[in-house]
Amino acid sequence: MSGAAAAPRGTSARDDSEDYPGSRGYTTMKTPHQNKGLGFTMAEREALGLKGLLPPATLRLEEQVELTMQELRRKSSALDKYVFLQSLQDVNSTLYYAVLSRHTYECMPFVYTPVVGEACQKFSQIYRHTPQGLYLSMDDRGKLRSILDNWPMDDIRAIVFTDGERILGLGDQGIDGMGIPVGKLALYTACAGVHPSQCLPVVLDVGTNNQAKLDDPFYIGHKRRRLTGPDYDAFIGEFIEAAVDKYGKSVMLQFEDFGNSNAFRLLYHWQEKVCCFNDDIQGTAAVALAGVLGSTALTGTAVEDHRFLFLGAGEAGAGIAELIAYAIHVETGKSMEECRKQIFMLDSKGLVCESRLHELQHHKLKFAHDVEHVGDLLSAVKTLKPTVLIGVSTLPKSFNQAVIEEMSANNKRPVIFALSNPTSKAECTPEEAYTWSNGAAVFASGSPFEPVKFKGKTLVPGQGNNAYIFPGVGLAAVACGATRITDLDMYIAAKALAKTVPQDRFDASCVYPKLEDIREVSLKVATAVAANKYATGQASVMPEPKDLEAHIRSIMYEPRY
Ligand SMILES: NC(=O)C1=CN([C@@H]2O[C@H](COP(=O)(O)OP(=O)(O)OC[C@H]3O[C@@H](n4cnc5c(N)ncnc54)[C@H](OP(=O)(O)O)[C@@H]3O)[C@@H](O)[C@H]2O)C=CC1
Ligand SMILES: CC(=O)C(=O)O
Ligand SMILES: [Mg+2]
Repeated sequence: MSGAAAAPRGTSARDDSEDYPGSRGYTTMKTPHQNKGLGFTMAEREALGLKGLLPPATLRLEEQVELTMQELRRKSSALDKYVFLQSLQDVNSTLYYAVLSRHTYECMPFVYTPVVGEACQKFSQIYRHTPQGLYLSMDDRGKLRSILDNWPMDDIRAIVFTDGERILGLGDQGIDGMGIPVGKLALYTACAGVHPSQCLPVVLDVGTNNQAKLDDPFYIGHKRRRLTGPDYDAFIGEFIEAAVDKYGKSVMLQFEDFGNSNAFRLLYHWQEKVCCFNDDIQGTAAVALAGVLGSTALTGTAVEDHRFLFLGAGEAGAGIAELIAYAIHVETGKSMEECRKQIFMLDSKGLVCESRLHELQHHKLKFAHDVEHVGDLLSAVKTLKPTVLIGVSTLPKSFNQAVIEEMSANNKRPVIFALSNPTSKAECTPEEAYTWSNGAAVFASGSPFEPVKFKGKTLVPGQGNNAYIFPGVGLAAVACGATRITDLDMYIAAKALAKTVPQDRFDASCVYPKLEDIREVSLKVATAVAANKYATGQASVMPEPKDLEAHIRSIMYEPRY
């Protein structure tokens, strides 16, 4: 593996041998970061005491990648492919990341959405008896700091953590939500080159209100209802403080898939104190804004001239809406309050509006305008005449033919983003959006869909997923030792992402770059965000590199032997 010897935080590539000094023989082969399987050269086999532990053949990493892909393709079910890839990560992590980064488009659905959703639903059944991250239980209150010492790596710089309450659009999965931090951090490495040994997935087991899990004899988490109130906040606080104490003030903490009754409060409390962000609120906001900015190339309409309607007013909806309002504010100089007036939302009770102020959750209040209440999406599209329709509702098929036809009647190129995950929750498919808009829709989805042939043209649905944002933001944080992640960073990340879309993607009606280019895209996002961290005095790695992009590129992990 490439890399320099021990280096100051964030300044240089790493050497894996730092993590397992002196390992030899059987232990080397049982250590995922060191195992190369048939990739060990004869000289290494002699030197490391591996003779006899391997058959005589040797394979280059590229050959192993090819064989792995062949085996992956032979697996018949999506969940089998997920388990196969996770098992590979457990035995040879270099090969795992080589496979993921060389075949991102093909492999990502089996590591991330949609299949990670099914994997979380069945996590207790497919649990593989190897540590993939930390399981921190409410029973461990008071001891979390010492439990962090049980993780074998000390130089952790990125933590993704969940309490499992809102896993994709699949609801409360309790401890089984662990699949999400594991999958997200795999993308930190595969999509942005954050070193795998610097990433730590964490699930906070605060119980579950999912009755099926509570009744399941094989559920691997605590069988009790969720911790709430001050005890819950104290537990989350103890974890965050323990992480900062052990790993330092620039360890980056990503909140993931918390329920919205906790997510906003925790974010507002912690974002002023530590280096953290909530991916569902902020990362999603950035990817959606990037899509809207990109769509201008197809619609000719600038962000400030759009009228937005959201189906879903939760974390994702409120986060996207607020960042779009900020973008309009920057473009026009209008007050945020003015900018929010062109953004409307529906929740499960219909249009968010002034007449409902008494019952609305805090995060919806700013978007409760003085308009008449309507109860359903089609009526809202008819009366409000949006130019952009964004689905973050978990309500499958809600963008039905009548809704999309109405959008198309009002707009030459309606922008339609069906962002709910996993695939089963998508508000519509690209095929439906293209068919019902006669090929005019500028479409993106949260989970991946194949390109669609429509009237002789190949239309490519972009994957409007925060996976275009969080790996780059994480890389920036690691590279510059960020002490805070702010909404401005997300705006900057969105602008940087929007600039990476090549013309051939626009020609296919797509507003996101190719997943195959994600490492370069993440590098651009990371460079823009890190530059902002230096500009705002929120970087701790000094001095600031003269050529920031070249520096960040130089620290990106490349899976190789
Ligand atoms: N593409 C991406 O990158 C991302 C996608 N997502 C996806 O977005 C979806 C929502 O996530 P998130 O915002 O965090 O979840 P939340 O639970 O915070 O919000 C869900 C929202 O949908 C509304 N809703 C639920 N049912 C209906 C209905 N029948 N009609 C109208 N609105 C409804 C809820 O209404 P109410 O407020 O009344 O309960 C709520 O406002 C999930 O599927 C998630 O996977 C999330 C993050 C990133
Ligand atoms: C993508 C993501 O973060 C979600 O669906 O929750
Ligand atoms: Mg999420």
